[in-house]
Amino acid sequence: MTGADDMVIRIRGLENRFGPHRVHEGLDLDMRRGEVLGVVGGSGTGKSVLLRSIVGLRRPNAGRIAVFGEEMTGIDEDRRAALAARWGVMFQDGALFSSLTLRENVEVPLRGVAGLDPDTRHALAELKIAMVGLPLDAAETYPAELSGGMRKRAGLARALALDPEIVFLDEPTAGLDPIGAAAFDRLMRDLVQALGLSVFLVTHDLDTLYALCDRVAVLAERRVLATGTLDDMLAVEHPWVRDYFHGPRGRAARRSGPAAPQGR
Ligand SMILES: Nc1ncnc2c1ncn2[C@@H]1O[C@H](COP(=O)(O)OP(=O)(O)OP(=O)(O)O)[C@@H](O)[C@H]1O
Repeated sequence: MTGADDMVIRIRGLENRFGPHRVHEGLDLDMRRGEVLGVVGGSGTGKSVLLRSIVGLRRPNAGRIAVFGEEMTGIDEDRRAALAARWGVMFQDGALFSSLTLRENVEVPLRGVAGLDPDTRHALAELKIAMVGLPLDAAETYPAELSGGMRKRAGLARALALDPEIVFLDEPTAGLDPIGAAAFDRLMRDLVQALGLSVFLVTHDLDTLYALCDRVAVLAERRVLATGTLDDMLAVEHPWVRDYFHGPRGRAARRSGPAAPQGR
């Protein structure tokens, strides 16, 4: 049975506004420990704003967000930093520092860990770089020298630097060719299985959803309109959900994608 302790993220009544523009209103969402939750929705429905609200990069206008059972609203900075060390974020463009090498980028989160000497930091960064399938000689290159796919992997290596329990991925396969995107999906699947990660995955990519997700949350009409397995989504009577999952791309992804890895 799923109890409150199994929830790594719990959101109630979330509201986000930009001036008169209401992006979220009365948004509720739960994410369970160990699951890969795909967050989908039309452009501008507030997927990135939701992610940024959870990781504390945006203060919501109202509502409650608890991560690992701790209320994020009004939390003091030390406590927030301690919680933030238990998650990693991979932003859409990798968000790497252009003046740092790949290894130095991965070392950034490790610099906050007390008692880690430079040699250990260096070795840990190399380990994460290897874990995401990048060659070690890429470690000393700068982001501009890497391909888009390699930059994505570098962003993932940095997100994994602190051995997080939750990884937030914002459009991880956007801009990759289909072969690169499929390779990224396989890498994520292996890492999820090997490391027991919980993954909050914002994506438009149906192939990625079918390759990775245990559950999907659909954002529409300023809230989470539906949650469930990919099979559940096929029965949702909402125009956007129907078009998305029953459209030609949805049908193709369903045919070619592996069965969702349920019940981890
Ligand atoms: N800093 C900001 N100032 C004003 N409006 C913002 C800001 N950030 C986001 N918005 C607005 O909030 C809405 C949701 O944006 P968000 O980037 O979360 O959408 P999204 O669902 O991730 O879209 P996409 O799929 O296109 O990436 C958009 O209308 C956007 O213009």
